[in-house]
Amino acid sequence: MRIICMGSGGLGGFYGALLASAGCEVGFVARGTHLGAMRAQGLTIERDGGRESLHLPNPRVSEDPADLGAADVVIMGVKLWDTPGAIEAIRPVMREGSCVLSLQNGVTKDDALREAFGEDHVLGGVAYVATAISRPGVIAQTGPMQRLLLGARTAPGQQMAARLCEAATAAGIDASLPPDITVAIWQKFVFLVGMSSMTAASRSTIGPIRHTHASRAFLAELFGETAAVGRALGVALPEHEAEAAMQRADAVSAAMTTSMHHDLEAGRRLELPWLAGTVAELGAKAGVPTPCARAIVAVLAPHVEGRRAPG
Ligand SMILES: NC(=O)C1=CN([C@@H]2O[C@H](COP(=O)(O)OP(=O)(O)OC[C@H]3O[C@@H](n4cnc5c(N)ncnc54)[C@H](OP(=O)(O)O)[C@@H]3O)[C@@H](O)[C@H]2O)C=CC1
Ligand SMILES: CC(C)(CO)C(=O)C(=O)O
Repeated sequence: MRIICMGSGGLGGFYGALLASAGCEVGFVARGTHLGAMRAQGLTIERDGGRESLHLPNPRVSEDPADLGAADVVIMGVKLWDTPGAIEAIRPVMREGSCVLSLQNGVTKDDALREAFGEDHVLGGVAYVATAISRPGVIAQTGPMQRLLLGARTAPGQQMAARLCEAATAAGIDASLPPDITVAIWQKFVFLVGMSSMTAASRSTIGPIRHTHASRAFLAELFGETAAVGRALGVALPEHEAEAAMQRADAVSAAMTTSMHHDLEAGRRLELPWLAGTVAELGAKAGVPTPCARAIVAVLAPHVEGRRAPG
């Protein structure tokens, strides 16, 4: 299977490396120092605190997807603000049967892909994994989780999702095809909006948040608001989705945090507009009150573009 990772950071580089190690023909699109390091030293995935690693000595890597030939599947692995540029960049590698799979976070991530390539060419996907570029050419995974949910809204897409699921399983990824990928995308959204909002706004890992009465109650309200917005938009979320999200938050390690919290601490740009920001926006359209999501948007607004010069 020919796969191109559009963006080879925490997400694209990780899944791409695993798929390449299992025999898929993977091309990696990267830029800057990460691209230079991948060319010079290859791509390394470090797991279990560096005790285990996977090394691709000569990955096929380029700044331009067109150099990497045609793809069966393009994995969209750039941050959400980079999607418009990435769409234009991958046009030359898309063929009649090609599909693009966004494993980015959020529930609006596939809209621009459908507009650009058409419904038959868009797979739905959810990634439960915690990875980041730890230094150029090296991606570190925190914890063992590497779950991938795949699907599509049309028959050709569903066939490609099944092929990719098979390849991912062969690569040791915990991959599956849920009955409704839209519901699966929203289920992660419900969980992630609460988790990312609270860990970033309180600059804390989940442990103290879930054990402090007021912050736990706010987290529960965020789960509830997000699920209510999804239901108002016609997504068939289970009745107790908010409670299920809290159970998941109770089950993770107390030291767990989210990529948005990491981005905030590092002074990087935030994906807030695609997370709590989207809940507030969609809630306003659907007539669902979202006071907690709106509060998070206001609290984090000064940081959304990353660290600015003083003043
Ligand atoms: N990492 C994770 O554990 C998870 C991430 N996600 C989601 O996946 C998405 C990607 O996140 P993540 O992988 O962590 O982000 P990273 O910043 O680690 O990786 C994105 C990479 O893509 C590069 N990039 C962006 N645009 C281009 C371009 N036009 N050409 C070449 N390279 C490009 C970036 O370069 P540069 O740094 O120069 O911008 C960066 O190296 C986000 O939406 C995130 O929410 C979802 C689940 C888990
Ligand atoms: C919560 C987590 C780690 C799950 O994959 C995530 O997606 C994120 O922090 O962005």
